[in-house]
Amino acid sequence: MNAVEIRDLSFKYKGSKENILKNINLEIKKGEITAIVGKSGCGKSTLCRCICGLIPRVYPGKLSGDVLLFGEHIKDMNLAQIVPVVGMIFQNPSTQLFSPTIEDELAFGPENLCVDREEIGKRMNAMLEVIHMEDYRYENPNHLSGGQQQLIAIASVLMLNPKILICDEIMSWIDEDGRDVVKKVLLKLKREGKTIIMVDHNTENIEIADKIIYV
Ligand SMILES: Nc1ncnc2c1ncn2[C@@H]1O[C@H](COP(=O)(O)OP(=O)(O)OP(=O)(O)O)[C@@H](O)[C@H]1O
Repeated sequence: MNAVEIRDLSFKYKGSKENILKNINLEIKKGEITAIVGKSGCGKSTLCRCICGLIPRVYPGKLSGDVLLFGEHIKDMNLAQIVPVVGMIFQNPSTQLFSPTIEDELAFGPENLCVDREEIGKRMNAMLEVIHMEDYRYENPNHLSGGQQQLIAIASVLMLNPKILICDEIMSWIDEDGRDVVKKVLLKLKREGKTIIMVDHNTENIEIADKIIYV
């Protein structure tokens, strides 16, 4: 089954002259790691924003074509329906972390969706185990390395339990050791059934991908 299907997708940001995306068609299989590769400025982040619904909800513009998540048109889904399906992690982890402790950071998303405390506790224990950071629960995210911060950013998105994880150049701010840890975590998540989309141009990072899509 396709986790994502894009049909004839075009997009122009409000105020810009040209289409950034032009008639894109692609399919992303459930349970696979798919790398999206293309030259700088070709619209990879824009494509990710369409897949997670930030376009056109947060970034207005002229959108045509279709994005389907597990067969359902994203334009027919509201935010509460999108969040459990797709989550996105960005390049710079420090822009995504704002709580005084890792525990607060991980609880923030599900608390806002009114997930009950017991369930939040269960997810948090599982997440900290996945990223091997059980001992950091009460640490301040600002005191962590770039790699550790990115793991916390991944975990905080996964606390919402999305089926699809979009990683937009998430290795850019991490050193080599950190990248190896993040790659292992992504492979582990794939084994657990997640569909992972990674935008990256480093060949060493995309070696974990099952498929590479050039845009
Ligand atoms: N919010 C926005 N409003 C207007 N134009 C934008 C906006 N965001 C991006 N763009 C433009 O859209 C084009 C594609 O940008 P995008 O970030 O999607 O490309 P990218 O392939 O991810 O680039 P990179 O590899 O450098 O991160 C660029 O010309 C960029 O300036």
